[in-house]
This record gives sequence, structure tokens and C-alpha cells, in this order.
Amino acid sequence: MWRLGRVAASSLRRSRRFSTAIPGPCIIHKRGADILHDPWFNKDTGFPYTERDRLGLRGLLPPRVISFEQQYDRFMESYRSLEKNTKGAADSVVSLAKWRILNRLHDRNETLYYRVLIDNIKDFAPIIYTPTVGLVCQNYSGLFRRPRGMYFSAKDKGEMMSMIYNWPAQQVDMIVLTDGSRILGLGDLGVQGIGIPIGKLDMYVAAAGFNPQRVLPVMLDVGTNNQKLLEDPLYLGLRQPRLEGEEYLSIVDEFMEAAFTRWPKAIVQFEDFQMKWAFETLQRYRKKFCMFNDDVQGTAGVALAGLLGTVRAQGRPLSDFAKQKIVVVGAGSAGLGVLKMAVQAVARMSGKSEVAATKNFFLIDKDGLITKERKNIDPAAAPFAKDLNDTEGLREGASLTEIVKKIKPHVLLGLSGVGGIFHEEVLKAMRESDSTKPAIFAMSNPTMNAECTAADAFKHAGENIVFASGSPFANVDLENGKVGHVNQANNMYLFPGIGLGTLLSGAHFITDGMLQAAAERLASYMKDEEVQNGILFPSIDSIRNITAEVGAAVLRAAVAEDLAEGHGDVGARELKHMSEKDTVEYVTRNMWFPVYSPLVHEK
Ligand SMILES: NC(=O)C1=CN([C@@H]2O[C@H](COP(=O)(O)OP(=O)(O)OC[C@H]3O[C@@H](n4cnc5c(N)ncnc54)[C@H](O)[C@@H]3O)[C@@H](O)[C@H]2O)C=CC1
Ligand SMILES: CC(=O)C(=O)O
Ligand SMILES: [Mg+2]
Repeated sequence: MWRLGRVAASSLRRSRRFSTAIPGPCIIHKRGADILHDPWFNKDTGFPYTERDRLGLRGLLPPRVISFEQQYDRFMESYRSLEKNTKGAADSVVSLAKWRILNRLHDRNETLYYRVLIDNIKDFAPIIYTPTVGLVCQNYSGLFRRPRGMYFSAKDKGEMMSMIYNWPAQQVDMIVLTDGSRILGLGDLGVQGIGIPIGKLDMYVAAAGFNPQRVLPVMLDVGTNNQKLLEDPLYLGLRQPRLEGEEYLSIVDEFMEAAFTRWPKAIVQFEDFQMKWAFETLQRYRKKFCMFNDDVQGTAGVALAGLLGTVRAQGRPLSDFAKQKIVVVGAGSAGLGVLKMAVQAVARMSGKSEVAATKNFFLIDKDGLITKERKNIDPAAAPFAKDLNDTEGLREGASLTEIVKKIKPHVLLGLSGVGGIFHEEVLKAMRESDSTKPAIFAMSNPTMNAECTAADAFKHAGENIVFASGSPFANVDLENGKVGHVNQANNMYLFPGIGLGTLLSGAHFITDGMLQAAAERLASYMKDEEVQNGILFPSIDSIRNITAEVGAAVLRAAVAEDLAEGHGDVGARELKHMSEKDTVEYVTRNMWFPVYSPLVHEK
């Protein structure tokens, strides 16, 4: 059913009056069929007669004018009948059918698309984002109908500075960039990874109110090492092995120079780069450009918020965080990002050195427990390698089961990309945890790569656990009148706010302080009562509200660090004088909201 609730109605008024994203009623220079084929301006049967007359649309549409509300209802009706008609079909078939119907709307009418997405975010996020986006990437070459975003390949070397001007929008605020080398837990998907920047930017629009005309998904195609794709005649990317070393970096360098030359105020989010390049590019660019790595830094903030939540869930003061024993499974870009931020938090809270603060963390990769005995240890993992004196007798390479049995951790956190790795024996061992409310975070995506299912976690580890997963699971019926609450610990709770807060601050860099502020705001978002019931993260239904709070925290951190230069008409001085409440309101007012804008001036 169509609904324009109080929040939506007030957002609508706000967006008309204040949005920096849309500069009032726009006058379009296109005419006739060109307008109908431009998803940004297209209103389908919703063009009023004045616009049909003055824009050369008469005769190109059936005569009846259908209101936005009716169009909305009509779409939702077809979506619901698709759900009914595909009942009983394989999950992947149903999910792809849902993705297709949404994607067709996206290609045709962006205003309606984003409105249904915002209003139904809980139902649609699993389609446009994880888990279905993973399936879409895997099947991209077959699903491809129309391009979306920009593609820069190794063959474009030397051309990028001119290519960037092929993008039709004058202004771009947010770019999500991938090289497709580690798409969710699905590995190297080459050019097919473009689905991830598209899905992330849909979340930017839905959750943070970025103007969809000002966002840009980008694929850097430097080849793929996925043999199956290289042999697939329908594969749409470069059929060559991935570039390495300086050759690789020179492509990323060229793109970054081109993007920031054309749009000096843009923000670039690096997404789903394999670990070596995730860390290397973060170090290379973070002091030069306004950028961050979502998998390293966004994930870290969300995980830290969840970890602090587990301390509150036990009814303990936050300072007890330093005493929690935490096993991190997966020493990749995400796992190491989480460890770094969590260790810094322990050091801050306890006054210990960062080295001393690593004591209660145990890191595992595909070869088991990482200790100082590890041969050829990755330099990024080295600071977290355990001294054998601190492992209670566990050896180098000890298995996950051995570690959980011996250490009795408070938290088991998976970012390994390996589905089912928290098997029955591991989960049962968590019953002996030293915590009154052990936490199990199976954060890998998509669903089939989650370290365990929610049902298995509650079944084997007990009803008393706190559970979170990267992709959504339904709450678990514990068959005694109780419900096992499932949290979604996904960086989607932070990256939209990091992006929006940074944009509105006008900061040229994204600092640790800004990221820490984002994590802390998310951590404090839930009330004690909710947290004690195992609810660590808010429902995705309130994502705009969360993003406003996170965005405001990021903006204020930028102001506090003297990095804020302002945005649009609002300068650094005004930002500085805003109270916390004013800042949240300011961020909220700047969220774009989808309504049909007049395309001609009223006479
Ligand atoms: N929930 C969220 O917000 C996020 C989830 N992720 C998920 O985290 C996963 C990993 O991402 P990255 O760290 O970027 O990948 P990565 O490839 O950099 O790291 C994977 C790590 O897992 C380890 N591993 C592999 N098999 C293992 C096994 N059997 N036992 C223990 N460790 C094993 C590897 O040795 C490596 O250290 C992916 O599935 C991704 O979807 C990533 C970012 C955000
Ligand atoms: C959520 C996300 O960024 C990932 O799984 O890579
Ligand atoms: Mg990612």
C-alpha cells in the first residue's frame, strides 16, 4: 500500500526547501522520447498535461495521468504477485526475479525506484544488497542489459583523464570503486564485481539521501585470475590475468587523479579489494584524497560497536571491554581492520599500550592460530601474533575448536568468508565461555559464506548468546515462547553516515577520529534495555535516522579536528556553532528524498 507517513511527508517538505542535492524545480533541456528514456527525469504515466504539452510528450504516452501514489501501488502489486507466483521455486530463482523487477524500475524511473526502496528497505535491502547482490555479480554477464556506472580497464591507460568527462553528471559527490578482486566471500569476480558499487550506492541513496544523480559506481578492470571467467565466452571483462605491482598501482593512481581533477570534492569508497591492495591503497591515498576503505574501516567500526554492545549486554561497564577475550577468525582486510580498531579502543579505555592491549585477542587464519612462530607472517597480521607464553599452551596453528575450548572466549567473531566454519563442536564449546552472554558474530557474506546460521548458533551454543551476522537471517523461534534475536552486523550501518558526514563537513580527508566518532555513535544508539535483550543494532527500517546520527558525529569530529571547510552555503564557522542537535537536523535536512520535481516552470 502506498504510504506517505509523517516522516516521509516532513522529509519531502524539507528536501524541497533545503536539499543541497536538488536545486529547486529543474528545467530540462531534453524533449520528447529523450525524456522518457532518461530514468532520472522519467515519470512514466505520471507526466501532468502541462509537461506533456511543453516537453513534446503528447501522443507518446497513453492519455490518462497516473499519480505517483498509483504508480507506487501498481509496482508493489506486481512485486507482491511475483512473490506469490514464485512460491516454492528455488531461493536463488526467486531472489533473481525480485532483483530483475527492481532493476528494471531502476533503469526506467529512478524517482519511483528510490521511493519504493526507501519505504521498503527491510524487504528490498536483501535484494539490492547482500545476499542477492552476490548472486547478481556471479551471474552478471548473463544478466547484463544496460551498463550502470563507469568502467576503466587496463586498456584505458593514459586515457582516463579524458574518459572521466564522459560521465554525464556535472557533479559527483560519492564514488564507490572496486577492482572486483574479493567480492563478498565469493572471491575474484573480475568485472562482474560492478554489482557491489551499484548496491553500495543504492544504500547511500536509501540510507543517507545522497542524490542519485551525484553518485558513481566504478569498476577498475585490471583483469581477473578467475579461470572460469577467463574461459567464459560471455565474460564481459578483460580476458587477461590481473595486473600486479607497479602496473596495477599505476592504473589506480591514474583513476584517482582523473576523478579528483574533475570532482575535487568527491569522496571515494574503496570496496572489495583483495587484502594486499586494500591496505596498500589505503595507505597510499588516505592523506592525499578524501577516501576510505569500507571493508577495513567501515567494518571495523560496526564490529567495534557490536563488541561494545556485548559488554553492555552482559550488564557490565564499558571499561570491562579490556577484559573480554575475543577470537577473530579471518586475518584478512576485514578481520585485521576490526582488530586494529578494537585494540586501539582497549588501549584508550585501559591506558595500556597497544602492544599490551592485544593480550586478550586471538587471531586465526586458514592455517590456524597466528603466533610469533608463524613463518612468512603477513606484516599486517604480525602485531596481533601471539607470544607462545600467552596462549595457555596452545601451539602455533592451533585449530579453532582447540582455541575455543582452551580460551573460553567471550566473543567469537568470523570474517573468514568460509561458510559453516563455526560448526557444531565449536558452537557447543562456546557454552563453556567465561561470559554470561557469549557473543557469536558470523559476519561473512553472502549468507552461504556465513560462519554459521542463526538457527545453529542458538541450537548449539545455547539460548543465552548474542548473535549477529553480516547478511540477514530471520529471528530464531526457540520453541519455548522465546525468540533468539538476530542482529545484522554489516558495514551498511556506518558507510552511509561516514560518507554524508564527510561530504557535509567539507573535510578533505577521513581521519581515524572521524571513523571512531562514527563507531561510538552507533555503539551508543541502542538503549540498555534493548541491548540486554540481545539487540545490538537497530532495525534497518530506521537506517536514515541512524545515518543522520552517525553523519552528525562524523561531521562534528571533522569540526573538532579543524578539518571542516563547509559545504554549499554552510561554512566552517556555522558548522562550528551548531549544537549536537542542530548538526543532526542539518544532516537530516540535507538528505535527498524522491519526489517528482516539476520539469517546467509554472506560468
Ligand atoms: N559484515 C560485514 O560488514 C563485512 C563482512 N565482510 C566479509 O568478511 C569476509 C572476509 O573478507 P576479507 O577480510 O576482506 O577477506 P580476505 O580474503 O582478505 O581474508 C579472509 C581471511 O580468512 C582466512 N581464512 C580462510 N579460510 C579460513 C579458515 N578455514 N579458517 C580460518 N580462517 C580462514 C584467510 O586466511 C584470510 O586471513 C568476506 O566474506 C566478506 O564478505 C567483509 C567486510 C564487511
Ligand atoms: C559488507 C561488505 O562490505 C562485504 O561483505 O564485503
Ligand atoms: Mg565489502
